[in-house]
Amino acid sequence: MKILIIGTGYVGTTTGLIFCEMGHQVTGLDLDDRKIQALQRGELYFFEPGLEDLLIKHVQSQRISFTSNTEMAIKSHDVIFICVGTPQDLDGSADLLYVKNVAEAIGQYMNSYKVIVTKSTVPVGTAELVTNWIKRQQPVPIPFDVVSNPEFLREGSALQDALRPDRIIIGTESEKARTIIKELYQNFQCPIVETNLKASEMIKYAANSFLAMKISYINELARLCDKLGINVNDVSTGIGLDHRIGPHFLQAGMGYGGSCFPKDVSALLQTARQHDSPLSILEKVVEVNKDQSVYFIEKMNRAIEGGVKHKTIAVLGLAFKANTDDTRESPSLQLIEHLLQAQAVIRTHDPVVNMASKLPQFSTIPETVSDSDAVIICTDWDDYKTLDWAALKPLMKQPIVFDGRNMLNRAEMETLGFFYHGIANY
Ligand SMILES: NC(=O)c1ccc[n+]([C@@H]2O[C@H](COP(=O)([O-])OP(=O)(O)OC[C@H]3O[C@@H](n4cnc5c(N)ncnc54)[C@H](O)[C@@H]3O)[C@@H](O)[C@H]2O)c1
Ligand SMILES: O=c1ccn([C@@H]2O[C@H](COP(=O)(O)OP(=O)(O)O[C@H]3O[C@H](CO)[C@@H](O)[C@H](O)[C@H]3O)[C@@H](O)[C@H]2O)c(=O)[nH]1
Repeated sequence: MKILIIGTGYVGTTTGLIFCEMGHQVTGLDLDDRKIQALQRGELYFFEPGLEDLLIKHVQSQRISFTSNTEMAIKSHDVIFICVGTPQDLDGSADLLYVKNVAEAIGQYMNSYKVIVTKSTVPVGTAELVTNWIKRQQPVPIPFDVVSNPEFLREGSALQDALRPDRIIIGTESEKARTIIKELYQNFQCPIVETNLKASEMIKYAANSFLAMKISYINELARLCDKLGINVNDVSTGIGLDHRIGPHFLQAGMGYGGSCFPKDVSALLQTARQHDSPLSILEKVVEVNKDQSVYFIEKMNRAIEGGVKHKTIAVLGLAFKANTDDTRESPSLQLIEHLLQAQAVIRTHDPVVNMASKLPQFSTIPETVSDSDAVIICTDWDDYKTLDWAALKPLMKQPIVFDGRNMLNRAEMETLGFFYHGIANY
């Protein structure tokens, strides 16, 4: 089948390449010409493990091609996936401007029956809006169907997640469109949940919010564990082995970040408020997440004599998690902001992210930690798990390490003479 992917970001590019793997012909459309040219050369312009090899393979075999010609692309494809961004608007809801622009372009240029599939994360009711936006732009009425098919991949493991999803959700009111989309996914070995548009849209928000809730739960519990001298990692293991709870998303840390959880939880809360049906648990999830950086800063102020003011702090990790170059809503950047407000002096490092134009950033870890009063591990990069702390210690002004990801072994660090502070990591 010939598929058009609109928006060649993390989701659009991954989705397009996965469909190539499944034997389909794919075109990627983006407004950003630089992205299109890079992708067409087989160059992934963002960092995502394993994806560039697949891109090269399918560009060379001409199974995928890229264009910025919206009219031609829409006219020549009958199945169109919308994969554009849906960032957070000022009031906390999802900003649908990019989706609206795409829907209007589809309405304007469509010349035959099309199936329009929303893969972007969009609030309940968006499919109806998309339908209206398309209809309003059509010069003459041409039939089309709308499908909601949310994406569940994670950055850093996008390829594996998209190749082997836990489930595929297909929400539509049209049997014809359902059959077409099911056929696209026929080689996937996972349950397919067939539902209507609104339920499908809700499933995406409910899933992300539930996962965010698990993280806030363990983080708040970690604060109590810290007071009681309990190792929260043991608690996570102990509860996670109960199959009703499950081991995932119980890693205490610096709070969740990234391009999805913060904005999606916020958008669901807005939907709840608009319908006068509060989601009070979720309100708390957000509050706990915000408080996690405050808890961390307080920990630092207690542990460093005289607090962080005028102290040199080496921050290891800028990405919101390992294996991505994405810094959107990164807990690391939030912490840096707090530290700068408190007049700390910052030195930063990240193996992939480059923010040297905005922050003092060093390419090696020894350079980064030199003359620092404390080191903070903010991102769970593997590189930081195996550092030679004995060699780094003499470079530092004070041997203080804050482990925002509970990656290090307290006993080993203390044996080396460090003052170690994790998140209830005993
Ligand atoms: N990033 C993730 O891990 C992830 C996972 C699941 C779902 N999602 C959701 O998927 C959507 C896309 O996320 P992303 O991270 O890939 O976004 P992104 O910002 O990386 O990419 C979006 C792309 O859309 C392009 N675009 C915008 N308007 C366009 C238009 N009119 N025509 C053509 N291209 C246009 C932009 O240039 C950009 O390249 C969001 O709704 C997000 O919430 C993201
Ligand atoms: O036990 C955990 C797990 C995650 N995190 C943090 O939570 C955030 C989000 O992590 P993750 O979910 O792995 O990354 P995303 O790429 O944002 O993926 C989420 O958001 C995507 C966009 O909607 C969804 O598709 C995915 O299913 C969903 O996991 C990051 O800051 C992580 O460090 C923790 O603090 N503890």
